Amino acid sequence: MNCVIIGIAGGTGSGKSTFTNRLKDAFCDNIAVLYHDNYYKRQDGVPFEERKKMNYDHPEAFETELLLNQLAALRNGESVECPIYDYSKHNRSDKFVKVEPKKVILVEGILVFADERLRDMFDIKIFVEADADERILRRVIRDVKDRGRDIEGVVEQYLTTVKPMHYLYVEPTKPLADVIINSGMNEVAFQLVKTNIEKILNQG
Ligand SMILES: Nc1ncnc2c1ncn2[C@@H]1O[C@H](COP(=O)(O)OP(=O)(O)O)[C@@H](O)[C@H]1O
Ligand SMILES: O=c1ccn([C@@H]2O[C@H](COP(=O)(O)O)[C@@H](O)[C@H]2O)c(=O)[nH]1
Repeated sequence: MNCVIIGIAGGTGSGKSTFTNRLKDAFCDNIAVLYHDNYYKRQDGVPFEERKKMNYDHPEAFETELLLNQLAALRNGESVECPIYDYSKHNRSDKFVKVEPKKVILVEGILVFADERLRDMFDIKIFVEADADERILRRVIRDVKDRGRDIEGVVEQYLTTVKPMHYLYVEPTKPLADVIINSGMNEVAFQLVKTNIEKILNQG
């Protein structure tokens, strides 16, 4: 299948999911969306207290091979069963979501440009940018409200793994992007990307 794969990267709290989900809402079932976070490795044998302390911001935390295989299958016109991650359990859930092949596929995640094999699959690479203080403030609120965390835990995790990994693995991928956009709620950037996707979808 002739399709266009768009990678959307950026630090935690930058607004990647906000931007991606706005596009998903705009195009509904006409595009496919995959989230790298759903491909965090299964950790069934690791006790919860241990899982809480693990480094989720290193490329090795992900089963990227599965994402690569599923992207290749979608490109071949086959549907795939994507895993669904449960942040409150720090583990993959037992649920799956069926994703059908589409002409435009979005792939979102902090480290989607860090893996060369994945990066090479993207026709368009977008990096969502936001200042570190804004990102951590947003993350504190989101993780407490939506991901079952407490403030002390979010701060501890940010200082021990999230921040150092961001500067080691996420930030260095910014220059690899085709487009750097200023926040997930940037209306001009949203309209530019939306118009481009409309053009791709309308091509015969
Ligand atoms: N420009 C913005 N201004 C204020 N809040 C924002 C903005 N962008 C995103 N948020 C909020 O910040 C939190 C993190 O955004 P999210 O899109 O989940 O970031 P990411 O996927 O990059 O981690 C969410 O609760 C979201 O609603
Ligand atoms: O079990 C987990 C898995 C991931 N995380 C954190 O999630 C973010 C990535 O998601 P964003 O939506 O881009 O913020 C990453 O920084 C991990 O630290 C987690 O805390 N627990």
